[in-house]
Amino acid sequence: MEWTILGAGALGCVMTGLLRQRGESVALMLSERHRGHFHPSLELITLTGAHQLIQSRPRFPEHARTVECLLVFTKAYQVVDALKELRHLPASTPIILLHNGLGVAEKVQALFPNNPLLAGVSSHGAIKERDWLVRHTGKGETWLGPLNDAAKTWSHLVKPLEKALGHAEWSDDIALHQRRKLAINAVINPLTACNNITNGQLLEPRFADVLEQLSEEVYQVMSRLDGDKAETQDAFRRRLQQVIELTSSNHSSMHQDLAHGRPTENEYISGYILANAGNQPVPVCSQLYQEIERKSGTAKPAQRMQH
Ligand SMILES: NC(=O)C1=CN([C@@H]2O[C@H](COP(=O)(O)OP(=O)(O)OC[C@H]3O[C@@H](n4cnc5c(N)ncnc54)[C@H](OP(=O)(O)O)[C@@H]3O)[C@@H](O)[C@H]2O)C=CC1
Ligand SMILES: CC(C)(CO)C(=O)C(=O)O
Repeated sequence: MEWTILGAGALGCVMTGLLRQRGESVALMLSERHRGHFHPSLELITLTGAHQLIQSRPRFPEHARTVECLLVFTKAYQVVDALKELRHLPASTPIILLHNGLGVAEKVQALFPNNPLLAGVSSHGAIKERDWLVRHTGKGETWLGPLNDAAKTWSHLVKPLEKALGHAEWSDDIALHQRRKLAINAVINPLTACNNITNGQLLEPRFADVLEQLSEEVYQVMSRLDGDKAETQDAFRRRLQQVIELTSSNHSSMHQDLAHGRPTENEYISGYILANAGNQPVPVCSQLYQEIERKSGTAKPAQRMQH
């Protein structure tokens, strides 16, 4: 089987490299700006600093009917537009969404009602140094699971992924993994982006109060969505602390997007908390959401949620 990666950015190219290193066949579905250009091999800088040339097959939307398995690595706000271009995708082709944030899968399900729809949650780290040069910055876990009934028979996909990525596991409740990741992102990303700090600086005493207030708001909203599967607040605090420590020298993805004048995933992270807060007050989350929107100026995501 050939994997097709939609989203030849930081994570998509690193995943291409890791899959190719294990002999998997990989095609890269490219955006329009790459059409008509020479496509060099991509260069992967591995965790040990080695440079490796990775061959993959360039593809464009007119090749959609040949796609056997689609891994989607665009930003959350790009997923729907990117998939709309693939209208000839066979109904049997599984679509695996790997973006951060929530609120996109429902739209994809409406666009492709018959395709197996899966989600993936990955804690690998990747940076794009420039087009076709990417750095693998951290090895993490990857979880895959079904978002609709048609996807439930695709658990065999984790085997080759596990070989290539070091860890990959199937979860029948992938939505829970997605919500747990979102809860972490909803605390770290807006705070680091608004304050122009690394993840580790969040542990400085000057951020203790705001970190605690935001964690409380995010925990209350997300634990209500998790119902009887909700973790305790202490478990959430420990998990948050662990991610901050493990990624202490990193700039969060939202910090990087803002710093480079790119659109952010604010709508799908803090926006998701606001959209699901119901009657619960979320003043800190709301202020941070507004501040990120203000700082990113007109560079707004194309699709907006209701809240
Ligand atoms: N980077 C990381 O370490 C991690 C990222 N994530 C999540 O993974 C997702 C991807 O992140 P990241 O790789 O950093 O993002 P990037 O912005 O580096 O990559 C996104 C890629 O999607 C491509 N793209 C956008 N629209 C289209 C389209 N219509 N057709 C084809 N390609 C398109 C862009 O192409 P082009 O620029 O060529 O036009 C870009 O290369 C995000 O949701 C992020 O939050 C999760 C864990 C870790
Ligand atoms: C875990 C964290 C916060 C690491 O920086 C991340 O996922 C992100 O930056 O989006």
